[in-house]
Amino acid sequence: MVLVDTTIPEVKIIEPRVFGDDRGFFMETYRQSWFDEIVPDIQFVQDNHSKSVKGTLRGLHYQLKNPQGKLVRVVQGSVYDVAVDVRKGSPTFGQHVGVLLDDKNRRQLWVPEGFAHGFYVVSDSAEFVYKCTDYYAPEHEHSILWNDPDVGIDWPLVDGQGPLLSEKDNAAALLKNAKVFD
Ligand SMILES: Cc1cn([C@H]2C[C@H](O)[C@@H](COP(=O)(O)OP(=O)(O)O[C@H]3O[C@H](C)C(=O)[C@H](O)[C@H]3O)O2)c(=O)[nH]c1=O
Repeated sequence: MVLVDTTIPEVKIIEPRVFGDDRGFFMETYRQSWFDEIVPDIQFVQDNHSKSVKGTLRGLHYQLKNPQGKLVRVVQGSVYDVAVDVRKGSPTFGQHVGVLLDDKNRRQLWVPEGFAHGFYVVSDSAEFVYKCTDYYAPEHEHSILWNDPDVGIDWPLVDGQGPLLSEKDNAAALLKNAKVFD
């Protein structure tokens, strides 16, 4: 695999080695040793898998307690994936990384603890799988509004329509009002 830097030092794109042949393809999707150079001694404890229809936007979520680092990828379809720095003391606070993850580039994104995460589905549907460094703790979950002008994410909205959001995401906070990491 090849580790690719982004505009935020802690957020990394992982370009996999994909071995294609006349049967199809093979790729390694995770090695503990990959993270030795990113976050030594990291431990993933939960895997997630979601499927979403075109135009769905899930996010921008983070857990203030039990913060989750996430290694995310798309197994079917195409999404615009975003990580927002919500660490108050960070020089890149409020900045974001956005990257297209799909079943062609087979890229992964490493979203560290301290970041809000979300994605928007640009294909007819998308299946999204990811590893987390801590367990789901809804009582500690917070959300930032997907179109917060202070964050300024240029989501590739399809057909110029607004995204399909959960009630929770529709009611998310603006970053300036949100509880963030000290
Ligand atoms: C996240 C999660 C959810 N659930 C249950 C709770 C709800 O009954 C149902 C849907 O949950 P929610 O609407 O929060 O799912 P997403 O909107 O995909 O949430 C995720 O969205 C963005 C992309 C993230 O990065 C987070 O991993 C996560 O917040 O699954 C669980 O049982 N375990 C879990 O880890």
